Amino acid sequence: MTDYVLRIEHLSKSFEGSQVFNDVNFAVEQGELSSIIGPNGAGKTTLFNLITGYHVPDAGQVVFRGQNLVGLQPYDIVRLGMARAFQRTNIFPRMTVLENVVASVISRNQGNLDMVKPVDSLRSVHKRAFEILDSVELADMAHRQSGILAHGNQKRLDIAVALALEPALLLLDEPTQGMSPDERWQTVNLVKQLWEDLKITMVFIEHDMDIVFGISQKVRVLCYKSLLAEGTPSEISANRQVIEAYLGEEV
Ligand SMILES: Nc1ncnc2c1ncn2[C@@H]1O[C@H](COP(=O)(O)OP(=O)(O)OP(=O)(O)O)[C@@H](O)[C@H]1O
Repeated sequence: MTDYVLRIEHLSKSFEGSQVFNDVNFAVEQGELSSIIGPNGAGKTTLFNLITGYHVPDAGQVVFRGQNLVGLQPYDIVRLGMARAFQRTNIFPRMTVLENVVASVISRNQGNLDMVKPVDSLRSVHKRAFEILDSVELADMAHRQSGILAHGNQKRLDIAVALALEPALLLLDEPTQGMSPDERWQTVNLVKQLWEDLKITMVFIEHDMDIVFGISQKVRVLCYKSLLAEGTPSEISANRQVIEAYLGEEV
């Protein structure tokens, strides 16, 4: 039987009478690396906001590991094992790179530093934070102030902060936005490597179709207030409706 980590059921959302989605349904399989695509304003970020508790749907359910999340606060949803890297990064700019990840590791442990051996406990938190920074290739910048890092490195740090939460599901909102072409592919390859190593289910929003078709196992297309199509990259790139509505002929 297929194991679904996330199920979106009959999700609808309007803002001030203007409908963004009407009755969206899909399910994300455990371990999947998938993408959400669609025109500007199709509701991709709104979908992430609904999944992570930043918005409340007008109707429908977001079921994560069997539990309906609607009505829960974002921090409750993080505790249940879902993390998100934002379109605009969510780091503390005055803190160092290491401190940002340490804060996330401590929050993952729900603030439970071992009070009997606090030094050992802090050591293990730092060790864990360095492992995570290593995995996103930022360990050599651990002591720099986060706010002055280059944009691409801030996005990596945002991913590191999300990874420190040890999520079962990681949502990445345009992880390569604002990067140079080289930096984009470095980051995408890093995301793919993390996915292979950590076996986390990942869903990302992306506008660059080379990236989408290059690394996704499954692609979902939001358009016309609904899920227009879902399938493998080759199915989506050959889908007439998707070509007409979004991709154009050249893909
Ligand atoms: N908090 C809000 N209040 C009012 N309208 C909103 C709000 N958030 C999003 N919208 C509207 O919902 C629609 C979908 O926006 P959203 O940002 O989710 O699209 P998107 O697909 O992520 O776009 P892009 O690709 O440009 O990032 C837009 O028309 C947007 O103006």
